[in-house]
Amino acid sequence: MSTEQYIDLLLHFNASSNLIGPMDRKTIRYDLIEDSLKAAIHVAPYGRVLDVGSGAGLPGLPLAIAYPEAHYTLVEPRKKRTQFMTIAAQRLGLRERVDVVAERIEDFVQSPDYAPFDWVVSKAFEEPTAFLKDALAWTKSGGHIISMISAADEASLLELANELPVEQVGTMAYESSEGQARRVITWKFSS
Ligand SMILES: C[S@@+](CC[C@H](N)C(=O)[O-])C[C@H]1O[C@@H](n2cnc3c(N)ncnc32)[C@H](O)[C@@H]1O
Repeated sequence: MSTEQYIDLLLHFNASSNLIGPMDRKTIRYDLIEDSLKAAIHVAPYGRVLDVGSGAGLPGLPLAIAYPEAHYTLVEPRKKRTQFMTIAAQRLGLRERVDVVAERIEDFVQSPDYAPFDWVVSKAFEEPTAFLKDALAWTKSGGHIISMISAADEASLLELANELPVEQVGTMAYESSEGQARRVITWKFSS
């Protein structure tokens, strides 16, 4: 099980299902895999992890490969994407600790088995301020929320955070392969 095997699967299924748009291996490695792993820069995934709007498994599957001690729930309503994630989790030997949920998050959190998570992340799912507010409802008290955002959204997110029961654990600045300024901000939910 390795991120290179996951890239093989992405490239193979992308040819027929257009999961991630046209991308070569080098760009996938940098902008999808390494980018996903940056979510763990301040606090590594632990306990029960939620990735909302996972798409083709980003950032959840690279994290599940790199941090095997956690259990991952990947929520994504689109069928082609959940089918791909299910196949990828199987082929990568991750089935025991990765659940793929083919639902919208609003529906999933109404299900009887649902309980808040320890570590919650999403990438490109909703506006960063909306995600931070929503994620509070999906995170256990004392748990962590990871915002993966463009630098342009940082100021409004920090302003909102002043009004919410979160402490900033850390911020990391980096650039995408095309030079876009990006941030990973880790929050601790301190209700
Ligand atoms: C722009 S994609 C990002 C996918 C992936 N996180 C990535 O970074 O490549 C946003 C994803 O959120 C999913 N999504 C949209 N509404 C959703 C909802 N209500 N609950 C969960 N996922 C949702 C979409 O189907 C889509 O796959």
